[in-house]
Amino acid sequence: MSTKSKETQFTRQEALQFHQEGRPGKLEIAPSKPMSTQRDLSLAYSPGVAVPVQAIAEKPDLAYDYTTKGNLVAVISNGTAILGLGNLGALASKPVMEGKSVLFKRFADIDSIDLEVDTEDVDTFIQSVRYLGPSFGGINLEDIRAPDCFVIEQQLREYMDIPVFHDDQHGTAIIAIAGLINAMHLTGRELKDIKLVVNGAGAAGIACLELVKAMGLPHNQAILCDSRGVIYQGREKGMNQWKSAHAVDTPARTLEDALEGADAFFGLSIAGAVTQEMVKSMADKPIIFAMANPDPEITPEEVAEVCDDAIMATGRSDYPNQVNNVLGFPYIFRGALDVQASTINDAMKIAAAEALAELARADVPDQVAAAYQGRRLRYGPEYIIPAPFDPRLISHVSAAVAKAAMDSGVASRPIVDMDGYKARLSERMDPTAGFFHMIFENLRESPKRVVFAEGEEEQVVRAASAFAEAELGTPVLIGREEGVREMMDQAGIMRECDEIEVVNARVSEHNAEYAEFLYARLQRRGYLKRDCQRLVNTDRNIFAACMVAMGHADAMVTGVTRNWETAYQDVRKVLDPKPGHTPIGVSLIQCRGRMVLVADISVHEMPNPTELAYITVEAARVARRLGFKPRIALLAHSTFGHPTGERGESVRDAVKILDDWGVDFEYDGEMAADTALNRKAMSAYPFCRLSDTANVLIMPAFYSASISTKMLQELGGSKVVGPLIVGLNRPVQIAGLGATDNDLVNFAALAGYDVAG
Ligand SMILES: NC(=O)C1=CN([C@@H]2O[C@H](COP(=O)(O)OP(=O)(O)OC[C@H]3O[C@@H](n4cnc5c(N)ncnc54)[C@H](OP(=O)(O)O)[C@@H]3O)[C@@H](O)[C@H]2O)C=CC1
Ligand SMILES: CC(=O)C(=O)O
Ligand SMILES: [Mg+2]
Repeated sequence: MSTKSKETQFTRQEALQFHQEGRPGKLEIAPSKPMSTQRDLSLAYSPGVAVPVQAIAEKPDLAYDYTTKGNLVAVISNGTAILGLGNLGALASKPVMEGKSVLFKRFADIDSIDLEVDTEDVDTFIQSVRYLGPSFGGINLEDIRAPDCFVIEQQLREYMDIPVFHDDQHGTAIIAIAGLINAMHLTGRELKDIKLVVNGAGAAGIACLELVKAMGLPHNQAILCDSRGVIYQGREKGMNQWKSAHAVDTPARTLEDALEGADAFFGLSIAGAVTQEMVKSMADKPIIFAMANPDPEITPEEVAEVCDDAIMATGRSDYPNQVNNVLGFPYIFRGALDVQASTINDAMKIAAAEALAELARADVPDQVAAAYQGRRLRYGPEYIIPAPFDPRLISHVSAAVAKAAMDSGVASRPIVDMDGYKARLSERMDPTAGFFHMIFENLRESPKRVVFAEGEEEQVVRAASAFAEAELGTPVLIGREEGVREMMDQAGIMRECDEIEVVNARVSEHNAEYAEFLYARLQRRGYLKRDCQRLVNTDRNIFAACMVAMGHADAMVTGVTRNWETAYQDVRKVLDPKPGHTPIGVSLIQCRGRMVLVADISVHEMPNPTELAYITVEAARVARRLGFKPRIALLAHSTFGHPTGERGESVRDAVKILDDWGVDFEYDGEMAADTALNRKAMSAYPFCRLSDTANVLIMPAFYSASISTKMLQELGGSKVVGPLIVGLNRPVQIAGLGATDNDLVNFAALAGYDVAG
């Protein structure tokens, strides 16, 4: 299987490692209620649980109030049409189904579980699923081959009183139609006039054709093809009732015949089904959606070689115009669940398609543009459909779907305040979303030379390889050539020498220059020339830092072989603070869809009020550089003077200093962590100057920063990235002992991006 594109982002081995690392797979289930005391148990389980049981027995609708049902979707497959890979069985479909489940969570905050049903028998499948209704708010059928999927979906819709939606049919159709609406708009076409060819008469192909006809395409202007060619009137072989419904009277017999003069092509078949010759025979400004996954019917590069005015889309995330059902199913279910819709009907599908098309035509806000740096995100041939990381999708599409459900009479719990609903939808959006994506895209646009100081460590070699593979820049490994190559062999990395540079400090042409540079810095700090020469020869952190100091590399990453403080002191021998900046350590904490920055976590042990004010200014810069509008809380054990204490006073003084400086960001303090992070707790202080809960926390000392961050990581399940060093004159990041190759890639990217700006 090929996964190569112009922006290939991973190797086969990395894909396997991604799935294996840590807890195998991509999902876990976490309790949403405390389970720590006897009382908790009594409430959650017997005897307390009996109360909601009885309530639901009396009034079934209450299941939506007392259980997960209303926000839980099952992703169900039997693996008979996994992506475009074919029938590989129920078990093999599990990675895809887990993936769909996490996408539900990631993009629409819907809890989801994958269920793989090990049968190819249609009736057994239906009987296995039909009784699961009480557990779920919706059923998302996935990767079930045609025509079985049509029968399965239709019957389950009849049996079940919750939305049953075959994603490959309707999800795909909705996105493809959204793209088509805009592609026609850009090429001056109207649906009633175009000639469309759909290749693939399976779940996706037939659903796309049905929806496009429902929106106005005349029957005889669409030609449907399958593996045997055109589905024409009178054809007998390989037919079924769903294909027959779209048979047309045409002399065309092959895809090649059908594409002659065609305005638009939908590929929902297999990789490589379309040739350049076929593209050449299409009408001017052809619309080509090659949607087979993971590899399209024809690649954008192949189309570009023979046609310069095509509007091209694929199902992949690494090309412009990703027509993939990920843009649909999370938001369609979000809207359907929120109004407790009994079904997902055509009105809701069309509303979703129109909302998606409309969103692509709207101005792209900076936040979204930042996440896709390097791509043209202005409505046009390379941007006909919103990008998956667009945070506006949830409020725009789900609200349109909910409204259509209400208007078409299938909503049991209509929404009264639509604007309020849209605002709540946006709040559901994980603010961490797109964070690393934004940084990676930025680096792809402007790749950097990043020096990995500990070049002979296995995870470092792997990280360097991944960094190069992801086209983030050129990794430079400090180490002996033979040591690095040995480690590459051991790690199974087959990488060309020109993609990863290896620099041996001892024999480097810059060795003497670096020793001179270091001596000039350290001669009055007790270092002899020979000490400096030895440091450059033998200390890889020193050598790597010299490389960045002298402009021979853009950024540096280290820290897997030495503790943080030692690595930091090594670096500080070579690098100074950036003029006007204060070096600090900042950690990013991601937890339950929130992301906060914590500073200073590693440099100032017990900052005085002025230092606290400088830390705040530096942290505000980082927040902005990472795309946040800073709302900074200066934390203490006390809140606005109560209870009294020396540290609280220092923090209050820091706030006064910031007042005097007239800084241009929101800050306030001193306040306790709960006041800073909890809207209700904050509302007890109506004079508080923060417009909402804080997204940057300035700690009164680095002890509290370090202790609270580590506790959150260990006990609270938070993901912590950091500490990141900011404020040095050249970008350096220290990943920390125990960092994995993935961590190192992230730190290298953060260094390359230069979080301090
Ligand atoms: N981008 C997206 O969001 C989505 C993309 N897809 C992709 O669409 C493709 C089909 O998926 P799905 O509909 O679920 O699968 P199905 O198994 O239901 O249908 C596959 C169809 O492809 C046809 N086919 C196979 N080989 C060829 C060929 N060489 N030329 C023409 N037609 C061919 C089959 O023909 P026959 O009937 O003769 O066997 C069948 O009609 C997959 O690649 C899948 O990844 C699917 C859903 C979403
Ligand atoms: C995207 C998807 O659902 C598929 O290719 O099957
Ligand atoms: Mg699918």
